[in-house]
Amino acid sequence: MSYRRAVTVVGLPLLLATLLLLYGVRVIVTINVTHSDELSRAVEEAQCPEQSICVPLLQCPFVDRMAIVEYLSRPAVLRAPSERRWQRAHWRRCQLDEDKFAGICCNSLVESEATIPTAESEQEPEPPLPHTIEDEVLQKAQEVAMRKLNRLRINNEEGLSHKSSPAQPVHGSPDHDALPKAVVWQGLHDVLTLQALQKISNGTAPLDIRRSKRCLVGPACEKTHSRYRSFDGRCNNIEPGRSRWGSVGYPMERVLAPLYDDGVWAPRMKSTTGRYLPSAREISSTLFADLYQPHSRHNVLLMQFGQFLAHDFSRNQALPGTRKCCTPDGSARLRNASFGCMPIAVREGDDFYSQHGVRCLHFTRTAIAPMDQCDSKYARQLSSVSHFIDGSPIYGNSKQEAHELRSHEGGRLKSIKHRRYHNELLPFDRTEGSCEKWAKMCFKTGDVRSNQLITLVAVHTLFLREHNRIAHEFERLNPHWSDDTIFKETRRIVIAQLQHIAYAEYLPKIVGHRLVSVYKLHPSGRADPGYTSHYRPDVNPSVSSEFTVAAFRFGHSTVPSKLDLKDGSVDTWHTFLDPTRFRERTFYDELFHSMQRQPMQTVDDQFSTSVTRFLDVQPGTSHGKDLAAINIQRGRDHALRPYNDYRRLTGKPPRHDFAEFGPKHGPTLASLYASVDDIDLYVGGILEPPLEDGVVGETFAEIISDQFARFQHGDRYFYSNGPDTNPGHFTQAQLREIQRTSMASLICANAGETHRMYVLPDAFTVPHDDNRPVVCSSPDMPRLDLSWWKD
Ligand code: HEM
Ligand SMILES: [Ca+2]
Repeated sequence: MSYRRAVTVVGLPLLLATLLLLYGVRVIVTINVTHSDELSRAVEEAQCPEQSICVPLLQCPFVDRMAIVEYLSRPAVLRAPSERRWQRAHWRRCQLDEDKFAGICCNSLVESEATIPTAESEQEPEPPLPHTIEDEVLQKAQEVAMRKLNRLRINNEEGLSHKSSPAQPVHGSPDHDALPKAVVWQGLHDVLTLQALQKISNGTAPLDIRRSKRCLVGPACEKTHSRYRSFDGRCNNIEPGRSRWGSVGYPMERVLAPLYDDGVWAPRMKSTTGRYLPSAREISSTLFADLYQPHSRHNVLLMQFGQFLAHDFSRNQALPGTRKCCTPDGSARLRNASFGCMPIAVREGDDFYSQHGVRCLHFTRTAIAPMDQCDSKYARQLSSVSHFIDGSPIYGNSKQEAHELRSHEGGRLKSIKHRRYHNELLPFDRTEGSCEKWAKMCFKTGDVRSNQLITLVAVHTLFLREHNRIAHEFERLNPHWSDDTIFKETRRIVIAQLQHIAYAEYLPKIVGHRLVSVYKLHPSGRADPGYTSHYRPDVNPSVSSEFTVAAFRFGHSTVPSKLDLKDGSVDTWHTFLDPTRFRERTFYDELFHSMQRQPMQTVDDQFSTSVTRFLDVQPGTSHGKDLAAINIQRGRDHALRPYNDYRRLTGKPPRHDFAEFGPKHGPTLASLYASVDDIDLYVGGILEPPLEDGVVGETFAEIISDQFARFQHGDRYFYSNGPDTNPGHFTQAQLREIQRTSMASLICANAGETHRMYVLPDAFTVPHDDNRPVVCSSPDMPRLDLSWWKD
């Protein structure tokens, strides 16, 4: 099928032509629906009407995906003729690839143009609305919200200053503060108002909190052609109304509309049968165990790079005022716990916590983004880091954070140098609570989570060293460059290397090669210069709740129970928040050596007790939290829809029966859930068998691929974008140089003792015949030739 032939492009502006070209290539995009009666009929409807293109449903934001998923959830025989008419009028299936896969005709060109907010809509205040009964209802709702908020504020012992009153809309954060508290309070105020509106009017009042303020579409960008990306992710997209996409504090996206119990923010707690869902801990303790299941190909470094990436694109901001949800001994829920608490219930006979008398595990709900979007109808969660893969764990999420991390000499980042160490270490962090009390070393980076795990500290150290190594060379190469120029140019290169490793080495191992080509995730263009031309201003790069709360947390199942260190193995949780061993002279090199050799764990029903029992162990206790249970609970906090809806969305047949989960999991799931349509996305996704050449199962793989496509196609500064889109593009020679970079070459360039350090050419894969250790001083090891940057 040739879509390109089917579409008349004559007379369309250049932008449309580019989009069509992109979409034209997308005919290879596929979704597997071989078992689905619904979508296999796609073959009959192979062609799309003019100005629409065939893409996976997941990648078409211009249709009502939720309505389609709901339509697909009803057996065809039960559909009324009116429903079928609706289907014919609103969406059309199409054939994507050979006769195997089906997609949807996506009418993006017409609809995206129609929905782009214009510059005028930003400047022109909305006309005042006539005073109606609705205004009074709204005022009442706001008062209810304010009272609730004040109670929380007292609990939190944090005042809302006059300036940051939540009744005033917050337009965003000044550049010196990555996520001001006022934004969090504003979001809370908005959602409480919406909930109160819903309650007071018994659901009859229109859910519209905009009446009290303008519908904000984001500030205009002053510097639209800056050579360097901002720290907080703003103005990556310069289209009016999209300047905040992917920036700090921008709400998480939804792949599918949430399933809040009240439609606004009440967590998803009920089964489709009306009963309560099983406790997240009960699911975790019944379904998940801790058995040694080494991955046959990939190593601990792959696991570790995954966590580093996760911290680059997402951080669920906790609600304020919710420090305590359970009694200090964990025996019960606190009677006066804040409404932001959503503690995890532990049953009496729990196989672990019962021996400690614990019946309640602390859990705080994620903060809500201010509802200054035009279409806010329900809560969307806040991320306090920039959503882009832009090295924010290295450089921080605001100009001010970066300022504090910089040494202001020779473009370098602050570091610790001592003859006792082979090479630099991260600067110390002396803030209380950053590490365990007994830790003798604790490091400061651009992300507050960097001391979580000792191997994570190693990856942070690697990127710090790489930055300072390049900066140092620039000082010699371009002595006329200022500290500022060296810093910015170096940051640009380090981010490019990070993106290159993420797309060229990491991602294909996670989702497999088929989805890499289906979702166009190749990091370099096939055209001569190597530039990519995937950038599309209508692609929103922001993380979706489904991705960050479920799919990308697959990594928690890959964490080994013990980490192999040079002098034996240690329980993983013993390395949490205590990186003291970095003061040993050879520790860094040896850690990279062992991370490459130790296999990570497979993605399945096995989770290390380091994360399911001993996460955040408090002094004086011998138990911690359960991360698998937290993931399930977090999914309900964000009101992710049940697993089957995401199967339908990705063109897979839903599970009709527990037995379809196999003899091991089917009966266990049936004993936990009242209906197969209740299964949490995290649970269903983690139990899927991994793709043949991937690490995760098919549903997580699609959600991850779609997100990484948006990280790339929605990032104007993506390192391989050429001069037509990227104001900070590299020359072709520079780009080639960056594309020679690999994780192995980075490790070598920054080892303590290069002549004694061995790496595996594919650093994310355990040694095998085609992946034999190479000494770093070998001439075969690629080195970044910075002479291409000589001014
Ligand atoms: C021992 C290793 C790890 C520990 C102790 C750990 C711990 C945590 C914790 C405590 C959270 C916050 C949970 C919540 O309150 O919702 C979290 C979130 C998350 N983790 Fe991990 N993690 C580890 C490894 C990984 C790996 C290997 C990956 C991916 C490959 C990963 C991906 C994520 C993601 C995507 C989030 C959500 C981030 C956010 O938005 O807050 N983690 N992890
Ligand atoms: Ca980021």
